[in-house]
Amino acid sequence: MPVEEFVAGWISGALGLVMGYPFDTLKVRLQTQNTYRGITDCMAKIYHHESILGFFKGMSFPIASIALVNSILFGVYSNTLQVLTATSHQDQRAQLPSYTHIFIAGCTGGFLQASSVLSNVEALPPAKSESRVQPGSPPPKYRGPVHCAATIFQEEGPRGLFRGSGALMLRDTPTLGFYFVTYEGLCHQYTPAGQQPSSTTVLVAGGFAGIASWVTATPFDVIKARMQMGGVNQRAYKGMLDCIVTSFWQEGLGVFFRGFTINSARAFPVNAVTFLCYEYLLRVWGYSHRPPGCRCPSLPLNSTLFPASSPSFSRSCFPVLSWPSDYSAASQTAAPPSLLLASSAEKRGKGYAWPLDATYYSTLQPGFGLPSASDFKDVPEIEGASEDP
Ligand SMILES: C[N+](C)(C)CCCC[C@H](N)C(=O)O
Repeated sequence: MPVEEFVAGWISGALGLVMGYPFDTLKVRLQTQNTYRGITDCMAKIYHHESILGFFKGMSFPIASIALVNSILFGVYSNTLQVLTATSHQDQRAQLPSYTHIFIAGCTGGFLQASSVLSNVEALPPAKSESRVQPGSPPPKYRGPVHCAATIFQEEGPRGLFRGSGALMLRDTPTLGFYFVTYEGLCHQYTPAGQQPSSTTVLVAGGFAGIASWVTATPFDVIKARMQMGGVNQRAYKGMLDCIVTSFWQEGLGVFFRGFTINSARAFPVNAVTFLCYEYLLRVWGYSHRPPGCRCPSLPLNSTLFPASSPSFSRSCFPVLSWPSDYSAASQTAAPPSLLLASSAEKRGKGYAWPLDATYYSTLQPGFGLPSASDFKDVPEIEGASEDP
């Protein structure tokens, strides 16, 4: 199972969190307290009473836990998709998997991330929403997320920590399906066949993916926040249905869209940054085998021509092709580049790991003939070549 996606998900999640934390603080307060007149009023009050730090209250714990939760999401998503489509991450670029597969993989990731207790604890709003707005009000009950989780655990046992988890699952499962469908769809739409999406495309697609998933998630987000708070104005709900019905009767339909604007405003930068970082890391780690600008088709990695037992190749070592320095997108269609097998350390530096496949050769080099394992016996192994999953 490839672990790169888990690690990339971890780091990109942490970065996204820092981006989005002030928005989160505002959102939770708006959703669970009735003392604010709107976003600007809430911002002004937080700033006035707690300074800029008020927006980042309690961030140390989520930075670790969100990162972990995001790592589950991306790792599970990507591995599920590989299982469903039997193609690797980079080949999915050449051949977009079906939207049904993307949706199922996204839902699986969403479901598993939501089932981790961490994601519930991380999302516990009491820690974030303790308000010191009223002068002379009693000191906050919780000193931070860890203290908040520990107190809830002591008072109510483990069940307390899972309060709102049903709503959390309903919130995250389908909406993370939409998340990846939007992302992959937009990337595919704006990327020429066979190329990697540009940074701008990734940023925009990631931003809109975030918005798409938050727009659909907001009603359940409100319910989850309220259930985790144990009710607004000290009124605890008997269950999810009770929470929905009571909130609706007391405050109208609009209550389910509280935090909608702020969710969307937050979702764009957070997810743009998350996806950019994720894609970037996977590329830096040599996860993408295609040379920049290459439009060549590719086959699933395991369609390698070389049996794993071949003397020079293991499944984790692909032959290296060196690409002419003037190799550009234009020249690819006109005249196929001569693909030289790197056979020296000097070429090795410029080479790219590239899984040779039959389609590739027959499309670009008619009559070239398929190389046999013996053609590669002098090819050195390259360091940092990516691993065949
Ligand atoms: C499914 N739902 C919309 C709730 C969450 C989407 C998570 C994406 C990202 N970690 C973020 O915090 O925006």
